[in-house]
Amino acid sequence: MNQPFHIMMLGVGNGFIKSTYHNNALIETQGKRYLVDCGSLAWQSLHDIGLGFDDIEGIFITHLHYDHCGGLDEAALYGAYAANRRMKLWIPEPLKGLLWEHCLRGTLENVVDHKLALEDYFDVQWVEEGESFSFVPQSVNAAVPAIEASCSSLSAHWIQTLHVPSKFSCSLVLNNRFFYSADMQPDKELLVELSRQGVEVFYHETCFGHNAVHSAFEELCQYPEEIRRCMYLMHYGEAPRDLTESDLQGMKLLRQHEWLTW
Ligand SMILES: O=c1ccn([C@@H]2O[C@H](COP(=O)(O)O)[C@@H](O)[C@H]2O)c(=O)[nH]1
Repeated sequence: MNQPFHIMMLGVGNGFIKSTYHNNALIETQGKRYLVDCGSLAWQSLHDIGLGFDDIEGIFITHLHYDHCGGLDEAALYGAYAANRRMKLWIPEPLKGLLWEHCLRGTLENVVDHKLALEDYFDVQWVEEGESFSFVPQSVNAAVPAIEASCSSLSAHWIQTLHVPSKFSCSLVLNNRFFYSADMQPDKELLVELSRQGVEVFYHETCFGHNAVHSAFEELCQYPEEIRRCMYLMHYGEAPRDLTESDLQGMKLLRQHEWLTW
């Protein structure tokens, strides 16, 4: 049996809004904490709730926009020069090379200190699409036999989803029953198929108003009712003031810094 886990949105905003920060999540399982995405406001959001680098075991990155990976520079430098720890990173294989060359190298390359690659700052695990990996505390791993450790872990795998055409982006599935869209355009067929496969909870991005690279709320309202009832919305920033519960059509709005358990 997979472990239940706690999840809190560090922000429910898009890349521009300041009041509700970025669409990143904090996950806690067996007393250890992990990030799904680490945007440029992630460390501020963690600081707001009394947490910091030392409280985070590892980070999964869905795509290379600053509101999803812009906090990695800070994690790298803090890990190297303040905490003396390389943060665990799970990165989708298609981002190999890109994350360092296109995002981080300009800030982090340090020839004098022999820091020339992503691995000089992070404990990196490259993950293929569909490959199962575990958010498992190291101590739990070491203390129990492998078979028990795998049963008590929080299992994860990623699937490619469409956000900005021509740029890689993915969503995350936890314990084969929880879907986390990250940023994506609407894909009703995918959600219907995941529901058929046993996914029971959908954390889904949205925006109020049309947006070419996101899932407009109006589009999500067209999804089957049995899916909508399982949908928890994020990335919306600030909901319209006059939005009522019946407008939500069974969907729920996630709130920043609120824990839920699944
Ligand atoms: O390729 C792109 C990237 C971004 N946008 C617009 O920018 C805002 C903020 O982006 P986030 O993905 O929320 O960080 C988004 O709402 C889009 O309007 C875009 O159009 N194309």
